Amino acid sequence: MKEVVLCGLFILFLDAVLWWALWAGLLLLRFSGCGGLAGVWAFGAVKWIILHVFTSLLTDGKPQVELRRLVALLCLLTPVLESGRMVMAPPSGTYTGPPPDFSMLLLGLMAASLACVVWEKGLCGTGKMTKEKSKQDARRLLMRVLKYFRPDSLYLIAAFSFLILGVICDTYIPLYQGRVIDMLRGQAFQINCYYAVGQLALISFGSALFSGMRGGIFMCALCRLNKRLKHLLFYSLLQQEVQFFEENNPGRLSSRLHSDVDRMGRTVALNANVLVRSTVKTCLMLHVMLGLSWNLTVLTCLEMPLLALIQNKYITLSKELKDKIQDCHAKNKDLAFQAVSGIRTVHSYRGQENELRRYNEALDQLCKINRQSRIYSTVFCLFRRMVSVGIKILMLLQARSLILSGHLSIGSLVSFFLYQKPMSVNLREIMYAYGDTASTVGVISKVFSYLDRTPKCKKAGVLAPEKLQGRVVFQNVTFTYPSEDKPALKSVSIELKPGKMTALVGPSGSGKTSCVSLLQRLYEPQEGQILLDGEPLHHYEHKYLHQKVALVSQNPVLFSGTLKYNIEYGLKDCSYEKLRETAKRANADEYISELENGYHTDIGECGKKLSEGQMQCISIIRALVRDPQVIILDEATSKLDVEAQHTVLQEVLSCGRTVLVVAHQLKTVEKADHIICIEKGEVVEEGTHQELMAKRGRYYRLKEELFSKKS
Ligand SMILES: Nc1ncnc2c1ncn2[C@@H]1O[C@H](COP(=O)(O)OP(=O)(O)OP(=O)(O)O)[C@@H](O)[C@H]1O
Repeated sequence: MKEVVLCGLFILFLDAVLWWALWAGLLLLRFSGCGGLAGVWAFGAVKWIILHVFTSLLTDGKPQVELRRLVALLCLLTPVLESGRMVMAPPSGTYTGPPPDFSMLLLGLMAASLACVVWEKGLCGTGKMTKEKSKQDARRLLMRVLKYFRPDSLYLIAAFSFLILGVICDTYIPLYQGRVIDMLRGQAFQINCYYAVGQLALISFGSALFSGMRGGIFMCALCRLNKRLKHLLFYSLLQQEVQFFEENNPGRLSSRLHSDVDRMGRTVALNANVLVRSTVKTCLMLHVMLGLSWNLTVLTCLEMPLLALIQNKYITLSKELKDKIQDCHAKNKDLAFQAVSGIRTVHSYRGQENELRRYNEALDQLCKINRQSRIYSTVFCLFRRMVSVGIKILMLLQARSLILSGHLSIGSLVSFFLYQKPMSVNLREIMYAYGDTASTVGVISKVFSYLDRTPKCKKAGVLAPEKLQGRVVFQNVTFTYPSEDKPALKSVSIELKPGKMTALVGPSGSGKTSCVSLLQRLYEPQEGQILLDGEPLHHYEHKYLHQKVALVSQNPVLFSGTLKYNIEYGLKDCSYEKLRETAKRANADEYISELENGYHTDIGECGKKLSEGQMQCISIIRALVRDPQVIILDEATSKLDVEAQHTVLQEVLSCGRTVLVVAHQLKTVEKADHIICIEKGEVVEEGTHQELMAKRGRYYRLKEELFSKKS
């Protein structure tokens, strides 16, 4: 690095020497200039060759890319600037080339070095590869967001057209204001004055109208984009396997779905808006400013790379913090949601203090990160102001020398400063929009990572036989939860026969629920397979399987809505008659009909308006209405009265169904045709109740441990 800096300094020195040589030569040969624009370009080309050879000599023929860029910049800077000046503000007399001016030479060398430093350090310097890669990623992500706007192309075309029209009107308002002021001074006829006022009114009206239209249409497009993205994201989330929801907590997912998608669309759309508006304005203003003084314009433009350098650093630092803040917000939401939704448990265990402490800790964490973010923003603001003030001082010094040399009038200087402020604002807006978009990249990439995620489960097959016996066979099934090391089930082989009730018995954590989850295809076993009528479960069509294999759990999950909605949940063609018929069989039609709105009664959030027994009853009807062939009861009748329990079990066992009961009560176990004892993930004993009791083995002892108190 030191070597490059040293070579760079030598190159700058040689460049200055070459300029002095040129000016000395012109003076000695009594030439008034270096031959116009062609001469400037020719000198640039000659200088390039000399500096290139010099750089090669300094670096043993292998000049670093940074040095080559510096040489190119030094040689092109003056010809490009002079050409620009000729186009924007052609001189009144014959153009002879840049005058021998030491301050301008110094300014040129400084500008070139600064641009190189900004480029190398800020834009493609240290950690080039990673930065370049992350930039490419960011670009790819932004392009992808823009692609989602495709269905709204017409809206966007209209919005951007109104935007450009609005900007043009905005830019011309001061011009017409000036004209009206001139008219007011009585320099024109009355009619001309009215005409100018009319023009000003028209252009102001146009500006307001176009700006309003632009804002409205942008908002409209944004709403449509948000709707589309939220739909897609929700769809993608619903496809994920159960493990995904265990790894990503619901608060975070819901935050991604709502605030992050909103932020993503808003940032991209609004920043595109700002970028286009400010760029058009900047170009128009630059045109006028170059006409007034190109030297001062160069100084004004110097502010931008410097600010970009500081902004770049700020973005890198704040991006990480913004991600952390998002996560903290999601965590806070999650904690509050958990406490409020589980308020009964919180009250009954007097957990208020505990919940408050946890919430407070999360708030503290958020506060800490926010404080850090504020510090960064203050330091950034300070540096930005310092750069602006420094540039202003330089401009005043330069303006003084220009006025003294007669190259600039006081009036032009005032006009220049009047343009300079909005110009800086525009440049700042452009950089802010860039920075803001860059800092949203983290959010965008997270949303897209969920959108692109492929569920880690086997694809469902197409089997959907009309007749299903319901014979279930676990063949040497070994299963470990993805987050665990120890297997929950070890080489389990069991059979569930049609028309029979099988009870799974075992101490807590023995693997009963794991068997049920595998049968429901919520997870996939690592070894062995589960067969339904001789076919592996994943060969069956997803919807068919979940219709034919139904689970009724001890704590059923019901959704807000009516009883009808909850019973026919997920079914497309369930008639009202069938629904009532099933409810009758489950002994529930009578009490449902007595409700004010019958089956259309709203059951409140998550069925809070129902008793626990009623909730169990509804979930049993929900399972039965699907005509399942295999039914899993995870202590599903524990909250029902004895008569209702009997009716439900009778109903469940009818039609030759295969019934698997995860038993917690002795009376349920005793009713089973077959009992499977499971312990530490292994089947330890199986048979009928009588057989196992006579054997006096594991089941006998387990029965004593598990059911003696309950029964
Ligand atoms: N989602 C999960 N992620 C990781 N490990 C789990 C998960 N669910 C259960 N386990 C572990 O798997 C083992 C078997 O649990 P399982 O829930 O199948 O037992 P169980 O017999 O149904 O218990 P209980 O009668 O208390 O419901 C236990 O060691 C448990 O800690």
